[in-house]
Amino acid sequence: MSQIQKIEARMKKVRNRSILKLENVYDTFFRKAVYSALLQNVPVRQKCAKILQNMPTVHGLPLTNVSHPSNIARMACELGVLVELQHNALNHELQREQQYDIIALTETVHTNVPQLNQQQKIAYNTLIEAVNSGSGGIYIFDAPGGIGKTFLISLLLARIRWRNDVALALASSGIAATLLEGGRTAHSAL
Ligand SMILES: Nc1ncnc2c1ncn2[C@@H]1O[C@H](COP(=O)(O)OP(=O)(O)OP(=O)(O)O)[C@@H](O)[C@H]1O
Repeated sequence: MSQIQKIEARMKKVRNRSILKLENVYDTFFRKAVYSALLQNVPVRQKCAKILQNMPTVHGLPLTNVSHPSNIARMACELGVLVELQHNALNHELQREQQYDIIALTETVHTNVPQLNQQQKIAYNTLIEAVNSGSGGIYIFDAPGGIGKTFLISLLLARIRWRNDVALALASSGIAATLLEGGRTAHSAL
């Protein structure tokens, strides 16, 4: 289970606990608090506590009538901390994917693009066009062993990463993942 999956599982557990489950109004409230904290770059815990202080009633009902406020604050903090963890984990992932040596990538692209054979060139141009235009899509390279798929994929990764964009290299086995720069198994990354 990846770090994000673990955090999501814990968040689900917290959200399923009675107060949050029964009181949808709190769920909405917590989500708002969490998002506004993240947007304003304020610690989520602090934001939840502040909003709770300034919000003694929810839909006209004093918090104490519905459930104990300290309990709600505790749940808000717990949820807030988990969202923060998730946020940090995503930031960490993003940083990890943007730490490649741009100069080395540029050299790889300049050296290897002219070496592409005709079919590799067609595949390369098609993929880069799809990335640049944002049209996306699913593309499958199917060719016999030793024909140059890994060579082409490595070049595509370098071409996307050299401008600090994110290209994830995921494989179904650890051995296959080691063939690509920054390669990981899909089950560990996602
Ligand atoms: N256009 C090219 N110019 C120079 N060398 C190339 C080119 N294409 C492939 N190669 C080289 O050919 C060899 C085989 O290529 P590669 O490993 O990419 O094939 P593959 O299709 O991924 O093979 P497999 O399916 O067995 O993994 C590698 O040494 C690679 O560097």
